[in-house]
Amino acid sequence: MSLSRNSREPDTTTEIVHEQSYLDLLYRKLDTEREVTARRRDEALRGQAETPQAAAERDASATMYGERLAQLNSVEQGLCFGRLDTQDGQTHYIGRLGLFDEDADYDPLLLDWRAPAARPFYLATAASPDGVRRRRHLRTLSRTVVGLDDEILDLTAPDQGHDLGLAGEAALLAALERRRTGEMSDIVATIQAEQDRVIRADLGGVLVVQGGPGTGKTAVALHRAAYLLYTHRRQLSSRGVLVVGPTRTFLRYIGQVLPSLGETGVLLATMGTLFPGVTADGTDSPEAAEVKGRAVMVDVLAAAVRDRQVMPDAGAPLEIGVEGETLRLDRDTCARARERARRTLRPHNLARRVFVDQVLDALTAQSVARTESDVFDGLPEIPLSANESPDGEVLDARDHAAIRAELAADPAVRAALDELWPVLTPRRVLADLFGSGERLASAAGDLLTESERAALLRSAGGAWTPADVPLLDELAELLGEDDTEARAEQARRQREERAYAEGVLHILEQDDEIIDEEVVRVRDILDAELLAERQQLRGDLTAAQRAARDRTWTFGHVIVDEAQELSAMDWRLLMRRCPSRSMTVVGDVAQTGAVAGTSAWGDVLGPYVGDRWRLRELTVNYRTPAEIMELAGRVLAEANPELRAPTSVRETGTPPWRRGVDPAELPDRIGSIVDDELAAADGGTVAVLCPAALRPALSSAVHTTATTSGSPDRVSVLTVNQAKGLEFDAVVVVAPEEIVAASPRGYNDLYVALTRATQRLGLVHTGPPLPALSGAAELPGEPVR
Ligand SMILES: Nc1ncnc2c1ncn2[C@@H]1O[C@H](COP(=O)(O)OP(=O)(O)OP(=O)(O)O)[C@@H](O)[C@H]1O
Repeated sequence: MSLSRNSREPDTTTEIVHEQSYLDLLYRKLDTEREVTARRRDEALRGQAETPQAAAERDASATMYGERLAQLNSVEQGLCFGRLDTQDGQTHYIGRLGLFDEDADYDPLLLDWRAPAARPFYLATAASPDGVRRRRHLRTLSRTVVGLDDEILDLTAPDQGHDLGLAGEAALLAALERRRTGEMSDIVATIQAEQDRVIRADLGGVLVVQGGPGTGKTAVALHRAAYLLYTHRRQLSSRGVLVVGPTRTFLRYIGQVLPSLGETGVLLATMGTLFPGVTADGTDSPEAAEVKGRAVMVDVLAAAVRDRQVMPDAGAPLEIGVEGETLRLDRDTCARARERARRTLRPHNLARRVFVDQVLDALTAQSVARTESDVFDGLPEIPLSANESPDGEVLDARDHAAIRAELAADPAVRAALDELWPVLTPRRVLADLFGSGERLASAAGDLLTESERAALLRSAGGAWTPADVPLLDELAELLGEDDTEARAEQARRQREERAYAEGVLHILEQDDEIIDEEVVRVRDILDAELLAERQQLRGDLTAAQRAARDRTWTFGHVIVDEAQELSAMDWRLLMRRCPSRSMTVVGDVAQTGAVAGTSAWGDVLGPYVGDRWRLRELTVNYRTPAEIMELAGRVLAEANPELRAPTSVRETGTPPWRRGVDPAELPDRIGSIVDDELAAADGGTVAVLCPAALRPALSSAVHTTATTSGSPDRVSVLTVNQAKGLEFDAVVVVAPEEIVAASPRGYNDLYVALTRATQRLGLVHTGPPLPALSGAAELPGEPVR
């Protein structure tokens, strides 16, 4: 059953007047809190500190007040959105954060939506009212109450409940019918019971949230992050929370949700950004992406690293010229050194020290023997004295050490060591491996076929791709990080910060001189060292920001959206970032587009947590109207007959349309199609979703039209992959038959495309229409080819 508007407005304006006066009180309270917090932060910033510990405490206070102020500022819009009246006569207001009355024993004036006492607002139903008599949604515009929606939770009241068990229908419907802006909004006022249970699930372990398109998985994932940070702040704020999304466009789309909920301790990232210093903006062929994502790449990379630990050929020792002498390293000596180094089980760059030691020992022995024989060379036989043995050494331990040190510093010896056991970076190993058919053949052995290896070959200097990132991460583990460079970089940054601080003090002092001779000089209370330190503290405000720069950072909780797209190698990287395995995995196996992606959660999680993961399902589609979901359901049946599409919460009365267009005419025709949709969407957003090959031509045609009609910001032309997780008021899917043909998961891709629409869907086919889409209404006068 779908939702129809069922708002029951209170009959008098008295209620609104009453609520307005309460809202005024809340905003007065908010304003006061802001002033007090800003004052305390400023006092903390000005505070003198005699000891480093006092300085650290002062800085921590300043940071805390700063964060609280940001939070107080973020809740300006929609501060209070709900009210609960309980059967025992109490009233609670629910809002974006908690406000308390200091003068009345800290009675709550406003309950934070995440507080346990606020929970019945989301869970109570007429059948199970949980002590609630009435749930009220307040509609506000800035600081003004503009409307109310009441629900009396009483089974005898008319129009209560229906088979979807929705809470706050009228407010929900109003939220769902709002035109899309290109930025996701929070759903804090209208979270539904099945969503609430996911948001408030326990922190520990892996929680999988499986749900069809539009069931609010992304919204729920973000609200869960906010809930966890509120409930487990101490545990999570130092390690931070990581949210992984499919594309940068998607991250921009969701970017405002957490700040609007007052949370900043979350790092939003795509898989492609999780190796600091690498920009993965290249694109792989589907085959290359699939091969790179396979778990077997772990063995291929380990072999590629081993291949870099080279030995001289048997019978052809490496000759090293040192000060006119030739030292020789034969295969056996090198093999023994390699064996010793490998047996340490240390990563390549760290095991190198053992290899180098062994080789230097061997070279030193050779050099010593040579020197000793040289000492006597050409000298007449000198008889031994009574206490000398004929095998006695001429050079003592100190001489040996000196020879060894000279050898270690000798450029020829170093070059030989670099050849045999080079210091390696992940980028160098991967670039060399994918740049050479020979290296690939050696490392992959029987693990990959010839054509799979060929798919991995890339031209020198080519861009990194998102599928390379987990491989680089794996290599970083196999190689071990030599942190000499990082330490030098840190020292350099400290020097820079000190220089900057000196500059700041200089400017402030000039101000002091201009303003007042009598005031305390800034240098009297702050020296450059301290200011530099504070700069650093403030520069690295949140755990999320520090985590973004540090590959080895481990997070307190990891949330993965569109998780069905992740490959086995992606999962390895994420598990490394989350050793506690406190994770929320959000996705839909029916929407898997990547060939390396998943069709069963147990398959990807099993290697890490066995069967110790919990599954929650979301079943109601809040985005896509029933008319469109009916068509999408047929496409899903082609892709995965065993899966069921979620139930739409609403109908629009507008069925999807279809029309055939000659491929040659497509760029000319798409303009007027988009024009029609822009008009029908009435200020909303329009997306043209098409196969990658058509995108450039369609983009330029659509851009011209949209610019002419003055709405370029409302129109996008995207591939299905780029549209993952996004939504638009009107969607036009071009060449659906090509989308289906382009990939083994083509019907899944088409399912994703159809379910991006919140209001209208059109299909433009350039060949015979797919039978699954024949339910769409053929536009009059437009023959379908
Ligand atoms: N309880 C709710 N109240 C209001 N709006 C909601 C609610 N739940 C979901 N929505 C809205 O429904 C739309 C779909 O939500 P979301 O993008 O989170 O779904 P999804 O399951 O991640 O979809 P997909 O898998 O297709 O990307 C969004 O506009 C979201 O704001």
